[in-house]
Amino acid sequence: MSQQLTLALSKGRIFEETLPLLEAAGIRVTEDPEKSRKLILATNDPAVRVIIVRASDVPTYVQHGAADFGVAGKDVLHEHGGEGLYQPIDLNIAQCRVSVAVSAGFDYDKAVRQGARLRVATKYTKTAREHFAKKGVHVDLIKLYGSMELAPLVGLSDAIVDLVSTGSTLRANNLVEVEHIMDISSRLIVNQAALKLKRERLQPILQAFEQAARRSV
Ligand SMILES: Nc1ncnc2c1ncn2[C@@H]1O[C@H](COP(=O)(O)OP(=O)(O)OP(=O)(O)O)[C@@H](O)[C@H]1O
Ligand SMILES: O=P(O)(O)OC[C@H]1O[C@H](OP(=O)(O)OP(=O)(O)O)[C@H](O)[C@@H]1O
Repeated sequence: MSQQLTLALSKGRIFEETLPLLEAAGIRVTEDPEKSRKLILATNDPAVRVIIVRASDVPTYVQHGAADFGVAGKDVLHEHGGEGLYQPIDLNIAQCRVSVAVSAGFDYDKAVRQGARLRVATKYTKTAREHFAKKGVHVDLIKLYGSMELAPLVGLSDAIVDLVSTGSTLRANNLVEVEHIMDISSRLIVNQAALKLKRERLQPILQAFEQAARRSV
């Protein structure tokens, strides 16, 4: 295995919030993914490159060794299952929560008490299935890939399972949070083979990330 390191990141908040951690490891990304169409970005270290992938694809690239390490939210990791991944560090970035939300006029508690079958729209089908199974609530899950907040407004679902941070997206769409499922932040994930075979190159970067993440708590 070559000692070249490939880091998988998604554009937007994860890329932005990982930059200071990379900086702490002496790594500077020399191109801006918001300005360039390139998917492989160089850094000031010729032995480290960054690949830009969808947030939900980061674990897949790392699991298969197409990236040696990456940064992914616990929401995404829980859905993926974490197979083949070593998850050494909680980076405490991109903090939010996974919650159940409904239209302001919908009596969620009553529907649950009456044993109603709920239609739930979400991209987090595994998380949602586990949550409602634990509560003993029957649900029909409707898989979506984005804009979950729209579903109850147009009658596609009774509830959604989605990320909430400030709550402003819910408020803007007249939805209310009725259950908190799990707290979310992003973790550093490492390919298990790379951890053994590229330990010498990876270890100092992991250490710098860990220290920087601890300082920012
Ligand atoms: N509003 C938010 N506040 C804080 N963290 C968030 C927020 N929304 C998402 N996150 C976290 O950041 C991660 C990446 O979110 P982002 O919005 O960049 O991608 P996405 O559009 O959800 O993913 P995909 O492109 O795979 O559909 C999420 O998996 C979650 O862990
Ligand atoms: O509680 P809030 O602060 O409104 O954040 C929650 C929203 O953030 C995420 O979406 P997305 O990444 O598209 O939104 P953002 O980048 O505008 O936060 C998520 O899917 C919610 O829709």
